[in-house]
Amino acid sequence: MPDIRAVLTDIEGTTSSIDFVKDVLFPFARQHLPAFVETHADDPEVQHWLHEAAKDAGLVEASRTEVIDLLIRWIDEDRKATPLKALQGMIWREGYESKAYVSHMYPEVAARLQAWHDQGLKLYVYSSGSVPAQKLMFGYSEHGDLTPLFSGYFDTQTGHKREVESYRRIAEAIGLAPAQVLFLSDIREELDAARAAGMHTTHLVRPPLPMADAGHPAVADFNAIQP
Ligand SMILES: CSCCC(=O)C(=O)COP(=O)(O)O
Ligand SMILES: [Mg+2]
Repeated sequence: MPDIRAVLTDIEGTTSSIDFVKDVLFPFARQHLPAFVETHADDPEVQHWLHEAAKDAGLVEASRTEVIDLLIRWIDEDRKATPLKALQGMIWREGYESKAYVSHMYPEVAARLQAWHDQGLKLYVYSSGSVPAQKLMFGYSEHGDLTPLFSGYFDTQTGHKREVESYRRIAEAIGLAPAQVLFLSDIREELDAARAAGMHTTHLVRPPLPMADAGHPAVADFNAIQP
């Protein structure tokens, strides 16, 4: 029997629906990004991420309008670029705080996270969304504030989700051997990378997607997982 001490979970397609991200969060960020950048132009953190976005795109001395256009294009392309994710998180905060939306969680997720927490497992998140965006997602969920259940959060500042080294870094950061961690995701390449690092893996195939064999144990929901 594997000695699992921690569950590391993806968000989009795993705890929460892709539709919520694509139909609610992304359009909100797209709509509010131009005004957000203009009104926060003096904020050093915003300036830093605008600069990083321009640098990633190879834009030299780009105007603010050019960087805004770039970021909107990245939203439309669902680019997992760290500067975009950081800025999206700041914009989404305004949506959560103004009650424009609450985050979607699949119906069994909150109860299973609570049960795993209560049985002594440590819970962690690893998402392409920024750590502040992850905390908002679990803090303003349909099932209330789930952040007390989590021991830590990781985003692309730790490394990209399809890279083996990212999972080694996460195991080291949480002080466990990779074999003591169960990683949950809907994306095969992420599961492959986690397994190559030595983690256990479970593939979430949320209905109505047909159950597919991606080479990892596959389940339709968290009720079928027994860490
Ligand atoms: C918590 S942020 C909202 C989702 C998001 O921006 C994203 O890129 C989700 O990526 P994931 O790695 O959770 O599939
Ligand atoms: Mg996902």
